[in-house]
Amino acid sequence: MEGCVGLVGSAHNELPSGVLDVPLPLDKLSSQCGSQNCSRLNEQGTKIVVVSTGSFNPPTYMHLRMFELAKDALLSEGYDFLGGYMSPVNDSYGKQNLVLAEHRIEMCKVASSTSSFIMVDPWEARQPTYQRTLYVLDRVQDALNNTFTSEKVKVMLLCGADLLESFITPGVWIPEQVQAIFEIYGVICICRGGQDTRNVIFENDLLYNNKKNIKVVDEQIANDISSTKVRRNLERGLSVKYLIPDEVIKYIKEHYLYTHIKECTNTKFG
Ligand SMILES: Nc1ncnc2c1ncn2[C@@H]1O[C@H](COP(=O)(O)OP(=O)(O)OP(=O)(O)O)[C@@H](O)[C@H]1O
Ligand SMILES: O=C(O)c1ccc[n+]([C@@H]2O[C@H](COP(=O)([O-])O)[C@@H](O)[C@H]2O)c1
Repeated sequence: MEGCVGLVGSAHNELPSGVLDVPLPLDKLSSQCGSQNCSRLNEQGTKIVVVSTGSFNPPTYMHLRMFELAKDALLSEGYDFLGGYMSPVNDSYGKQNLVLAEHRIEMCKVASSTSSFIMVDPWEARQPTYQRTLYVLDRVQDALNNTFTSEKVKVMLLCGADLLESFITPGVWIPEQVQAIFEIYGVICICRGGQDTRNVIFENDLLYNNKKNIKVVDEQIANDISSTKVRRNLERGLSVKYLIPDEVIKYIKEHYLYTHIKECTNTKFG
C-alpha cells in the first residue's frame, strides 16, 4: 500500500491548537501474517499497528528488535500485525544531549530502511511544541482509521520496561492520560535489563488494575544496548559497530554528531 495521509483530528481529546499537518507514511503497512509464527488469526483477526515513542538519540539495533519481538508476540496470539512506527520525541522534550529532531528523524529512517514493516512518523518531532504520547497515539489511530482501511486498526504503544515504570513515577505523566493509553490503546512492553516487569506490575495498583491491557514480552535473547551507552562510546571515540546500523554510523560521522555534544545540539541541521 502506498502513500501518506495527513492529520485528521483526534479520537477523544482535542489536540492542542497550532498542530502541523505532517503526513503519516503508509507504504510498509501490510499483513505480516504470511510470515513466520502466524498460526491462525484469532476470531476478530484484529489488525494491529504499534507505535514506539522515544528519543532515538541515536536509534540502536535494540530499538529495531523491539518491533520484531512485538510482531512475533502479536502474531503468535492470533492478531494481524500490520507494521509499526518510530516516533522521535520533539526537541522541546529538553532531554540532555538530545540532538536535533531532524537528525533523529533521518537516523530513524536510515535505521529502519532495511525493515519491511518499520516506518518513521515525523509528526511528533515536527510540531512546534512537545506532544504527549497520548496525542501521538490519537494521531496515528485517527489517520489510519479515517483513510487507510475500512476495517478498524488497533494502535498499541510499544515500549521498554523502563518507560512502563515511568508511568508510575510521580509528576512525569498525567495519570488520566496513562489510564486512557491503557484503556484505548494498550501497551506492549519489552522486558529490559533483567528487570522483573511482571513483579513491578503486580506491586503497583495502577499497573495491576490495567494488567489486561499490558502485554509483557520476554527478552529471550538479552540485549542491553542503550542510546546512552552508544553516545558514551562515540564521545570517547570508541567503536559502535554492530550496536547500531552501519547507515546510522555513516550519518553520525557525516554530521559530526555526538562527538561534541554541545555543538550537535545547538547547530542548525543541514
Ligand atoms: N535495550 C532495550 N530493551 C528494551 N527496550 C528498550 C531498549 N532500549 C530502548 N528501549 C525502549 O525503546 C523506547 C525508546 O527508547 P529511548 O530512545 O529512550 O532509548 P534508550 O536507549 O532508553 O535511550 P537513553 O539511553 O538515551 O535513555 C523506550 O520505550 C525504551 O524503553
Ligand atoms: O505523554 C507523557 O506525558 C509523557 C511523559 C514522559 C515521557 N513521555 C514519552 O516517553 C518517551 C521517553 O523517552 P526517553 O528517551 O526519555 O526514555 C518520550 O517519547 C516521551 O515523549 C511521555
